[in-house]
Amino acid sequence: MKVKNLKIGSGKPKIAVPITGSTTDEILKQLNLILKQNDFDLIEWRIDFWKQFNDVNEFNYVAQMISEKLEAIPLLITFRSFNEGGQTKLTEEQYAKVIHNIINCRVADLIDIELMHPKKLILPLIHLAQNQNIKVIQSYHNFKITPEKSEMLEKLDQMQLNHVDIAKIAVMPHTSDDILNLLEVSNSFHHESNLPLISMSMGNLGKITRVSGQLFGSCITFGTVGNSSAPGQINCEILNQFLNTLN
Ligand SMILES: O=C1C[C@@](O)(C(=O)O)C[C@@H](O)[C@@H]1O
Repeated sequence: MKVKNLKIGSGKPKIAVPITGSTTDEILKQLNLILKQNDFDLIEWRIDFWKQFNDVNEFNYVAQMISEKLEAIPLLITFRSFNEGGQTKLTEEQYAKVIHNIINCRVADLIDIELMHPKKLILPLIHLAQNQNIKVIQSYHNFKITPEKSEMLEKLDQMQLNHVDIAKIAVMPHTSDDILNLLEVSNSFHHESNLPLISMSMGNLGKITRVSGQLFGSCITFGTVGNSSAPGQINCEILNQFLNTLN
């Protein structure tokens, strides 16, 4: 799959760096810092960290500014719900409205739409995004445990049935078996499905899954410049060295 000039889904996993600023000023400072680096491929703007995500005018203004600075670098915009590890609690309708605003601002190349919301709310949003040439990443997060393999595969199968562009699963391991389970699910989904996959075990224990995507079928890995957006993320320069070594 190509997003702008970036080929996702083959070769080395691509590195996404999250922006986690809570004010516009922090966001722009973080962006400038990230742009001084060479070791990443795309930016994820986590708008649930930002106090003004609900202000449509400010959102359009900041999104436009970010997009102008990024030029050829793809932009993923994500609102992560509180129940899936995000910063802010919203009702289903509010979540749908935020996703709508992201699609309407027309600067996102990719958007994250969570699997956990009612189908009748998210299916039209998936279609709307895709009609506007925005690639849809459908995601499932579990910050407490690593579910059974069958349950993880079922989540990925649901994403496939929703005809999204990329499936994504992030779970919390407590044992090395949890990590093997996540890797086994990734590996088998990668071999059996054409849908590109992003997968990771979070936390310190899960770090190995953030560097092994090329082997087990995860096409994007999240690395940091400064603040992280989830436990276990590795600094993007170090991450890139790992990926190059394993390539
Ligand atoms: O979903 C993901 C993956 C992630 O949770 C991680 O574990 O790296 C970090 C989030 O910013 C991103 O939206």
